[in-house]
Amino acid sequence: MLYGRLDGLRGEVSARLAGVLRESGGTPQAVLERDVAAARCAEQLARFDAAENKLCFGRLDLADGERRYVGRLGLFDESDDYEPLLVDWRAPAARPFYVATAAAPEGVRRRRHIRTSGRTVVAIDDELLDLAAADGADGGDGLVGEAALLAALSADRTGRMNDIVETIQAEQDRVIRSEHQGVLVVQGGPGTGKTAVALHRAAFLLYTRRERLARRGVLVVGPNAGFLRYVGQVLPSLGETGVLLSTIADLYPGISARRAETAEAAEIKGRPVMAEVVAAAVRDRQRVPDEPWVIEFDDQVLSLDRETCERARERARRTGRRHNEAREVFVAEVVEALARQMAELVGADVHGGGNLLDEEDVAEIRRELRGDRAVREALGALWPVLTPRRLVADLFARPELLASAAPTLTEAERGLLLRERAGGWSPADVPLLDEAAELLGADDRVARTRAERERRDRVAYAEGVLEILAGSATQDVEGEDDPEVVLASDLVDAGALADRHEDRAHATVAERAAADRTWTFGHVIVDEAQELSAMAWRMLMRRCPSRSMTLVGDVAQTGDLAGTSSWDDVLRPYVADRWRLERLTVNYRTPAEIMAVAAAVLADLGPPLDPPPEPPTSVRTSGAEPWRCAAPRAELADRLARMTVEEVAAVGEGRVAVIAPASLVAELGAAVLAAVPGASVGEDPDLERPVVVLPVARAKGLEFDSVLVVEPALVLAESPRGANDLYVALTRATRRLGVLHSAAPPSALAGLREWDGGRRDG
Ligand SMILES: Nc1ncnc2c1ncn2[C@@H]1O[C@H](COP(=O)(O)OP(=O)(O)OP(=O)(O)O)[C@@H](O)[C@H]1O
Repeated sequence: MLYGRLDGLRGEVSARLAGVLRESGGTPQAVLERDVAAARCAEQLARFDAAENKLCFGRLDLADGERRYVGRLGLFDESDDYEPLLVDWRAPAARPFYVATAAAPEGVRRRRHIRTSGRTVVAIDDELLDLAAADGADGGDGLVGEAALLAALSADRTGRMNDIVETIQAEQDRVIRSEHQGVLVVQGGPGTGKTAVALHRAAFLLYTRRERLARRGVLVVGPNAGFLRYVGQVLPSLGETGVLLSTIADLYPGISARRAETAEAAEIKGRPVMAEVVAAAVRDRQRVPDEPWVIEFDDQVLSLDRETCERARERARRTGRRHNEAREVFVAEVVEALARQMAELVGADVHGGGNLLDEEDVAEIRRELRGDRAVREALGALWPVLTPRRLVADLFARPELLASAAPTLTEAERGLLLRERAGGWSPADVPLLDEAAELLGADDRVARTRAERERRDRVAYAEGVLEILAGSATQDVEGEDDPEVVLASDLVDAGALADRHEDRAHATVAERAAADRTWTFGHVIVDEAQELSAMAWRMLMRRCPSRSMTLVGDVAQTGDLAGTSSWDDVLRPYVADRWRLERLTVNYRTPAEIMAVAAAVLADLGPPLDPPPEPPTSVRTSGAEPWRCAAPRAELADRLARMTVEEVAAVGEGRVAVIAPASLVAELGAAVLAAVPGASVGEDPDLERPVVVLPVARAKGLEFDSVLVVEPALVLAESPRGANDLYVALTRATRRLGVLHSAAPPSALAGLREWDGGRRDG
């Protein structure tokens, strides 16, 4: 019945879309309306398509006899006063499905999980809450829909993350539906569903605050492009497409930040002091000459002295405007001083005293001075027009500029930052460019010229369109004058039509937001939020002045040197203590056997954290004890290749990952590729392949059926945050974990059982 209703709606909207597209449009206004209507229909159809799979997954039988179906969208019975047939999982009426327990049944007698394959029901799992209550049971381990949950958790991994709407757990539901308007921090150990919760919260907010969020958009920030691809399907599968997924490195329009740099340099660039460094770098470009600057102008010799320039600089700075905008004041002051000098020289009345030039003559001199090459050269040297790119590139390419702007960094630290101008931008440069853009203000001269040219092109195009419209309409009516059509070009001139084309060129909010550095979002979600540097936070906070944010992360997993070990440190500068902390405590990914090992590593090696880490409790065991294998260094790669083949056999359709110290990835990858030709190796591997070999820093946020961690001692040694990296690596597995090493592993791993040569279990 529900699928029948869905098909009915699909048919209606498809017919409407076809009708809309058949309309020729007529006036440009009508064309615009047609496009908007078509986009709305297409969006609705996409939502219906997303709901096709597992349309209905739950049923609530309430104590008062009501029966409520829960699913991916809301469906209503038009013939029966719009009675709900299916309740959207985000609607308040669906909430008991996720939170009712025997102890607090919320009016629910029975909760049914319905599993479907295509349009066929293949299984149902019932929980009788009133019976459990009558038995005095308290809901056992607190899991909701345990059978459906365990089925989801023990399924083979596919290399893409799935949505969890069918089995959201109560503590996750609290976060997803939180009414908190400000900054919500979700701290949780590995596998507690932080990523899943963050994405479902985005879908929830778009449902409940659609009006506002549709206009300003939602931004989801993730740690790297591979991770964003991994999670990229989740929101579309929930019927939501208007969300911008981005890394920090991609948040500055027009910059592709792929330049490699050392972790130490990136850490320095992420420090809060860099805001002052960039500000000082801007001020340093506002110069005054030590010796008077001599300018030959119109057969006269003018001189620009230090005092004049200082006065002009002071005036310009006092306006409080940004560098490029305040420049006009500086220019006007300097030109005025030069014009007065010139007037003195050429207009002095040697006989009667006074000056022979009138105001108009002086104005003419001013105009000429502004156009004079030597004057422009002087102004360009004293107060140059600066783009963010030029400012930052100069700062890191010229030791004297860096020394002056960053006196609080040590000589050695500055040394780490210096580099060739060519070579592009690194991810850690992006927040600095953003900072610079804020301080410089737009030098929009180039952009303006380009925009003007593009607009002229569009106007020309629009004039063509209007001509064609008028022409074809005239033909339609066989040469008769049709007042409607002739009016078309009166109603909307080519310029207005061109502007509308521009609107349509950036169709969605997400696209418009992505192209605009100054865009502010309605809500910002940050995943792996512990990795962001102080400068990255500054940049992000500018994108979200309302501070409506959800930050999910784990301070025990921080791998980036510039990342944080304290949420309070991160947030205090922006919201003081007005942020709320929620915790997730249950690990859905990692079985208890593996989590015990990872927790021991964290306890032995972990740095002090705020809040102190509490390794999450696993919901299940896998029956496969993690193991380790010692091999001589020379045999490490061969041994790994053999083990990988074993693991591939053990996980069947699932996924295997080899997680290694960055310095070993190439060598180990080659050996694995020789044994498993379909493997994918490197910084950004194809996660849908059966086997991937990747460096430990890229494993963040991902998961695999089986994980082989290689040379843990080297993982620890390669980074000051090595202990966190190892903790992350050990918690990526949903079923099996092996550790391979030539050097002695940390003591928490030394007690693992020995590899038994490939005997399979679990
Ligand atoms: N309620 C749930 N129902 C089904 N699966 C779930 C549920 N919660 C989490 N999972 C699954 O558990 C796994 C871990 O979730 P997720 O990646 O969101 O955790 P995380 O907290 O972000 O982990 P990490 O910090 O280690 O990256 C995913 O496969 C996710 O789909």
